[in-house]
Amino acid sequence: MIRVGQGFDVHQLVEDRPLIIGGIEIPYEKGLLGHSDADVLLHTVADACLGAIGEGDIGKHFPDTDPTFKDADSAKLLKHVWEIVKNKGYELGNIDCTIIAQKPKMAPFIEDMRNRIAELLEAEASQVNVKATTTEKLGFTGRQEGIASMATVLIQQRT
Ligand SMILES: Nc1ccn([C@@H]2O[C@H](COP(=O)(O)O)[C@@H](O)[C@H]2O)c(=O)n1
Ligand SMILES: C[C@@]1(CO)OP(=O)(O)OP(=O)(O)OC[C@H]1O
Repeated sequence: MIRVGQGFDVHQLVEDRPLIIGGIEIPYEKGLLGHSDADVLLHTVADACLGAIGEGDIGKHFPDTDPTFKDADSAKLLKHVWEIVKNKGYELGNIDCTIIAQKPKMAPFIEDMRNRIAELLEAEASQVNVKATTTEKLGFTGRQEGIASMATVLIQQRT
């Protein structure tokens, strides 16, 4: 059996926060605001995985009202989600992700993000794709008020 899931997330860009995307800290003048470390890409990956197994979303599993998850490392949240996926008997087919950001340039960090996501999903880097796009200065991402991310995942029953 194969199943697919999709994820979408947005976080606001603010001063005095580190910019962590795909588990990688990116040197930049602003960072993403959230209850956790606000890693918009890993949240998207987690939501896509939860969607694929019909288990809701990260807000259901890690409520932002719970102090346990204050400044949480999103890599740990994704690892927990992946344990649930594995316990249901699935492995990764492939995942394709898009970061939507006017700035900074993601290209120098994409390969590290790809490798980190592959590591967290216990897969090969070739099963993971990460890309980035601007919105040509249009909308909230174009005005650099926030960064968005989307992902589509395919999981398959282990043989
Ligand atoms: N934050 C970003 C946005 C884009 N890129 C790379 O630039 C290419 C062109 O982007 P457009 O939005 O002008 O189509 C895109 O394909 C990415 O390779 C980036 O690195 N960081
Ligand atoms: C990850 C959680 C939990 O710390 O908080 P945030 O970092 O605010 O992220 P969001 O994508 O808004 O929702 C999921 C939350 O429950």
